[in-house]
Amino acid sequence: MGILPTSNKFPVLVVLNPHSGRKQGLEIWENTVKPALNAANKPFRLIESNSQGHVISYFVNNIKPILTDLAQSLSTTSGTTTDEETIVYPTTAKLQIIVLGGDGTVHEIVNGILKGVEGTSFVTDSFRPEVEFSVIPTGTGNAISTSLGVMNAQDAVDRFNAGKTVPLRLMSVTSQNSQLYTVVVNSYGLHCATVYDSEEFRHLGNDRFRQAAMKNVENLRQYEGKLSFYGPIQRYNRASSSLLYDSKEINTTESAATLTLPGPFTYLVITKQASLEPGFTPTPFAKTSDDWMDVLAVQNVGQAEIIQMFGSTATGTHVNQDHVEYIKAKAIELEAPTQGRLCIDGEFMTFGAGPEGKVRFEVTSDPNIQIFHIFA
Ligand SMILES: Nc1ncnc2c1ncn2[C@@H]1O[C@H](COP(=O)(O)OP(=O)(O)OP(=O)(O)O)[C@@H](O)[C@H]1O
Repeated sequence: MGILPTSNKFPVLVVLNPHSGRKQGLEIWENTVKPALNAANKPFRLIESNSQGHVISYFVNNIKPILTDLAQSLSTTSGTTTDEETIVYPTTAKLQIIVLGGDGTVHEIVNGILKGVEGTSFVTDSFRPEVEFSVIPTGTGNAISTSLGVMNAQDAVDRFNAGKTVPLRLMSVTSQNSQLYTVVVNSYGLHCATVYDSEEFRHLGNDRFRQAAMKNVENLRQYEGKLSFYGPIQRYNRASSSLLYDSKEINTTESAATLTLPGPFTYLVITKQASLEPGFTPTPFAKTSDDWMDVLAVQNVGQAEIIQMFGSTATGTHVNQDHVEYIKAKAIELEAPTQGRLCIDGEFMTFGAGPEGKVRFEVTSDPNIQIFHIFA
């Protein structure tokens, strides 16, 4: 009897978002990815996104039968005669998903899977699947791929074939009436407004962010709010050019904040990825696989300081500028005096005013949530 963690019989799921980036996903699927799967004799099941939200609802509705089929494909029998035979199910299994899309598509899959298994016995200590992503960079920012140094579609396919994965850690985002997970970035202020306005420039590809950023720097605003950190933090120290630990012993559930930034914020990003697009590395110490969130906060500055910061984000040296705060944290709360907008992996979330509207960001250590890996 042997229990195998992967099955060659079970298809790789291929999620294709034809709308991502410059809409080249279908072409790259046909010319690069499908031929590679065929050459490797790997069966696949294609799921093509037909609208915003389609991928999330696909996984909410289908993840349970998919995991059932996967577990069955790995089950073995024990005993020598038919009467004594019992089916032995595996305790783990690897579900492989190739994504032809950007970060928003990965976000939809992660949230669809976790919603679909919530409150069920499909992910427990006795059966815990691993979801392995191969992200073929066909979005606009492609932050996950860029942060892992994936250069192009062929590079991503090569890494999939090589088979090495690393954990893809998630942040949980909780408000009074919503709860979801982020894989790349939560932002407030100028970054969020830029992503919001960039949709009208989608035809420009990567340049859509630059166009929208220029528009928002010209009409620079300050965004009221305070940011409280709970538990241990590491804060970038300019004098020593290193991250220094603060409050290592403190638990994230302590009621007193370790640190509070009073705002108002010009620019605020809370990320798990170092780069948000090629040539833009706002959080250079962020790691896809560690248990920290990286925060870049710029409070109450003018156009000159923001332009100076943008001038250094390609190399990550902006962390040495006086007005830039860089902190690694485990649990963070954002509270604003009036209703505000957050950008959550490219989607938008409105949060309420005052303590009731507070939003909490956390890197959870729950192994039944942190089930995602990525080919690297
Ligand atoms: N068939 C479709 N038509 C229109 N929009 C779609 C379709 N399928 C998915 N979407 C939406 O496309 C949006 C963009 O997806 P995605 O994040 O993959 O690409 P991107 O924004 O170009 O890249 P990135 O997030 O890496 O910057 C998401 O909001 C998703 O919900």
